[in-house]
Amino acid sequence: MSGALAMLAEWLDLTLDGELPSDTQGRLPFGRYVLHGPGILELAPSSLQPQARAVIVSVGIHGNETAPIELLGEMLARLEAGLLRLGAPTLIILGNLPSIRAGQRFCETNLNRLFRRDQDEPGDEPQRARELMAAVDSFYARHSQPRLHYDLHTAIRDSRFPRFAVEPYADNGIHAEQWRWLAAADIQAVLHQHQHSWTFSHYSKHYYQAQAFTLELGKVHPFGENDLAVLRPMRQLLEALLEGREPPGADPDAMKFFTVAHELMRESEDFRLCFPDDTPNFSEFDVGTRLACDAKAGEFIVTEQPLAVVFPNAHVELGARAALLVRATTTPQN
Ligand SMILES: O=C(O)CCC(=O)N[C@@H](CCC(=O)O)C(=O)O
Ligand SMILES: [Zn+2]
Repeated sequence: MSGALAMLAEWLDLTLDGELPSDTQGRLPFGRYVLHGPGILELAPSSLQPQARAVIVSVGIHGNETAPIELLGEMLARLEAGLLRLGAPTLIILGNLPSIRAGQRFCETNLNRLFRRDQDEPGDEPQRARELMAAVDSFYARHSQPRLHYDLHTAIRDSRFPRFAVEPYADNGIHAEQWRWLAAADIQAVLHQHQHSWTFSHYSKHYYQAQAFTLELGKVHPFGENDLAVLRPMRQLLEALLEGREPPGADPDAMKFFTVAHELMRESEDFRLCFPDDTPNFSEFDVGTRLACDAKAGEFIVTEQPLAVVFPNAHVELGARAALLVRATTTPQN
């Protein structure tokens, strides 16, 4: 048993070093683990709690977003030490392994735009998206508990709200309990998507009606330079889910809610954003402000009401999203 336990502690390091652990399954203090493939780890509780959800936690979908990987490392160590009592079926996913090793957002193309059932593109990232979709399909097929997926990221820019949730667009709504849990986890804002986005969290929400979010947990930093103390309330939420108990709640009014009004796309090589590169997320621009110039699409100018900018990035691939333009709403959208 001790060999197996030591293996789980090393799973993150071995996986990031490109090695496959010798044991693909073993015992934990309160259950078992099964490795379904590189970076795909299932935790199975010996005693399933009545409140348990079928929980998916994914990290490293973008390789330079290290804080969620370190947060996961803390939780796995606590699980293995017996400080956490596993009580819910849990799938842990380390997303883009080559790009984590390279310390880059992605290697060839953005993995987080490829989670679409009919996606059959060539290349490593499209192939990884297919593997991860199959892992989600299999996990949700084997567990009947209410489905939940948190895909953990960090953002390139500073932000007026350093920790925020992106709620993928889908027909199914979000349960009110999610807003209470996210508020208690110190999420400061929620951004409701207005159309399908083919991200990983969208996959679980759209195809499985899961309660699913992309969670932005601060700014991108190299390994070892993250402040995990500010993520303690988020860790408490994740640990409650792993234990299969009801997470702490807080008043959702503590969070600001936004809805996407427009997606700014890069349509040509000759594309630029008309504001400084280091503009923080959720910065607001008045009516009449020119936000972008594209040789094909022309200028984008704010009309009717002010717009705030989220995830601005002029250097995305052609045809990709260069920014979300958003407006505050008073309440959650569904
Ligand atoms: O800071 C940035 O510009 C990007 C941070 C990031 O990776 N965000 C996710 C959001 C996913 C979503 O829209 O739900 C992404 O761009 O994939
Ligand atoms: Zn990301």
